[in-house]
Formats: sequence, structure tokens, C-alpha cells
Amino acid sequence: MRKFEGGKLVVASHNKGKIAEIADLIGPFGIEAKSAAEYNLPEPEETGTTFEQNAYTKAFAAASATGLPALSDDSGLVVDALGGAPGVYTADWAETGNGRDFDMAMRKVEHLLQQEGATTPDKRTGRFVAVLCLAWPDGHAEYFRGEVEGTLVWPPRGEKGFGYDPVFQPNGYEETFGEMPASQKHSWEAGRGDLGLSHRARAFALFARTRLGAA
Ligand SMILES: O=c1nc[nH]c2c1ncn2[C@H]1C[C@H](O)[C@@H](COP(=O)(O)OP(=O)(O)OP(=O)(O)O)O1
Ligand SMILES: [Mg+2]
Repeated sequence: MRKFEGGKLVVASHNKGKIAEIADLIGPFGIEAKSAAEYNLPEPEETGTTFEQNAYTKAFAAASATGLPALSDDSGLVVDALGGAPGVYTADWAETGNGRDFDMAMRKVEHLLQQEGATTPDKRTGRFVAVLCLAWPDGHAEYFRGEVEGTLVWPPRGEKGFGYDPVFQPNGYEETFGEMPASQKHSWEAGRGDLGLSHRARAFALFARTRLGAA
């Protein structure tokens, strides 16, 4: 494993919700986190069929454009009754041709669940997956995956978070991600003994423990 001990890092994402969560997570580690916006980085096309492939595309594009190590996040919602859809296409399902509409995307998931007869919680299981990729300008890359199991609820609940948060209720909680305070959804603290709750927090915890010397 290559050394990475802080210093400058580009966060290779154009999603404000993700960027805010990653900024919270990275904050305590004294890393100078630059945004893709600061470097005017274009949004690369995500043509991969796995989270890892798309995460690499985004991190490597940012690393090679800036000469700095870059951290990307490719994530999505995997619904069991839909054969794993939307999966790597989770963002695409919200695309309207004129920006993203997550209310529409959540309705689409619900419509398909109804078509499958998935009306009880046991048939509405799924997970959020996040793969963080740390890539260097020479193409070297490392991956950190986090997942959180839960149930798809309807109607959507809560105004917090972003994306599909209002329809995802993580196992063991009464609230959806849309109803939880940010600190509960995505925080992770070194030394706490667990990996946090959200897919992103869990992937980040692996990154922090193996790369940033966190406990
Ligand atoms: O915690 C989450 N809470 C709710 N929804 C989420 C979450 N995490 C991912 N998602 C959904 C929405 C996002 O649009 C898609 C990922 O697509 P993905 O291509 O990885 O991200 P993106 O296009 O929004 O930003 P970018 O590629 O610039 O990092 O999955
Ligand atoms: Mg994307």
C-alpha cells in the first residue's frame, strides 16, 4: 500500500450532498481537501458497470488533471426485489435531461416495487453502497467499500440529506436517512469502535483506519 499521510487531496465529486458529508468526515484529519469545483474539473462520463470502475474513472480524472491524489465516491441504491437496480445507475434514474429529479426517481422505484408485489417490508429490502477510490496521477488506486442494509419505505419521509434518503430506513432505526440529523447518518469518529452508520461513513472509516492512522 502506498503512503498517504495527509497533505492535499482533491475530492472528486460534483454532488453537493456528498461533498458536505465527505468534508465532515475528513475534517478531523488535517487534510487540505480541495474541491473539484476549485479546479474547474469536468464531470467525467460514468460508463462503468461496477461502483469500482466508476469510482476509478472519477478519481483518476481528477488526479491526472491536478497532479494531486484524489478521492472519489461512487454510490447507489441496490434494491433486492428489483434485481439490484438501480445500483450503479442510481443517479441516471433521476436524470431528466435538465438536471436531476429525485422525487421522480423515488416514485419510479416505488412503482417498480408495486409491480413486483413488494408491499411488505420483508420484500422491500435493499442497501446503499459506496465505493471510495483514492487514486494518484500515475494511475495507482485503492478502494474502500461501505454498505448499509435497510428497507425501502413509502411515502418518502424527511427533508434532510439528499438523493434517495427519504425512502431509505436503515435496519435498527425508526427514521429514514431523510429524517436523521446529519451527525447520525454520516458521521464517524475515530476510536468509536464501529464504522458509523451510512455506507459513506463506513467506507470512509476503512479509509481513515488504513490510510490516515485513525483508531
Ligand atoms: O447517501 C446517500 N443518500 C441518498 N442518495 C444517495 C446517497 N449516496 C448515493 N445516493 C444516490 C444519489 C446519487 O446521485 C447516486 C450516486 O451517483 P454517483 O454517480 O455516485 O454520484 P453523483 O453523480 O451524484 O456525484 P459524483 O459522481 O459527482 O460524485 O446515488
Ligand atoms: Mg456521478
